[in-house]
Amino acid sequence: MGGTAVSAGSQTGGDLALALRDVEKDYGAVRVLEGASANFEPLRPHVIMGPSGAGKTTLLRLLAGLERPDAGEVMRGADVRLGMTFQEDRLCENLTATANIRLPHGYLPDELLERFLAEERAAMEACGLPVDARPVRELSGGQRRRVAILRCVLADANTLLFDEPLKGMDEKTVDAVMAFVGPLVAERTVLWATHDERELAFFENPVLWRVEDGHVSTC
Ligand SMILES: Nc1ncnc2c1ncn2[C@@H]1O[C@H](COP(=O)(O)OP(=O)(O)OP(=O)(O)O)[C@@H](O)[C@H]1O
Repeated sequence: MGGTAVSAGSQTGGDLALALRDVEKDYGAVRVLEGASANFEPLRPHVIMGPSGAGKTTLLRLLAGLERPDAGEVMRGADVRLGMTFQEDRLCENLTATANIRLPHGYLPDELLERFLAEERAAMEACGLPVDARPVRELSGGQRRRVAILRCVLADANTLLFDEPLKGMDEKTVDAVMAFVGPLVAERTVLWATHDERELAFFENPVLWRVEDGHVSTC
């Protein structure tokens, strides 16, 4: 592992993507993680499974810096740029799908904006999303999930955290989304929490992790 661990949520140099060392995380009286250690190798897909309530979301939130560990260290490589999808869509309800997907980019000068809009339109069509002027509050649940996924994969991020991204989508839509998303995430570090073992097949050479009884381990 490259880099030097400094403190919880610290950034380190070298080839480290994301890692935990001896992490403990409690919510009140509920101990979620206890002495959890893991090194998520960069530029690989990591599929994270485990029973409901075992701590998969908590693990992703710790790695993203959205939660702090009660003990131990969470480490991120200095060059890590994070993107994330949450179990909830977390969209701006009054904006269109395209405006939501473009959000992480902020201001883009004309030439870049034009290129991005073309890329975005192609992505939406590939995933079966209508390109129109409706605010996302008028979209279906499955359409909203796809907007959240595209916002994540089209962001300028090299490390992507997905929390049950395909939940609630029908099989045909999942196939279309993954046919588009698979190649896009192949060159990045991916952490993918799911309850569905079939999703392993979407990745080449994935590392399978299990979160259970406070620990994070490879299977
Ligand atoms: N903000 C919070 N406040 C209190 N307890 C929480 C909070 N977030 C999570 N928990 C508790 O922490 C435990 C782990 O929750 P978490 O959402 O990480 O599990 P999970 O493995 O992602 O579950 P699922 O597969 O059902 O999404 C659960 O017991 C949950 O009730």
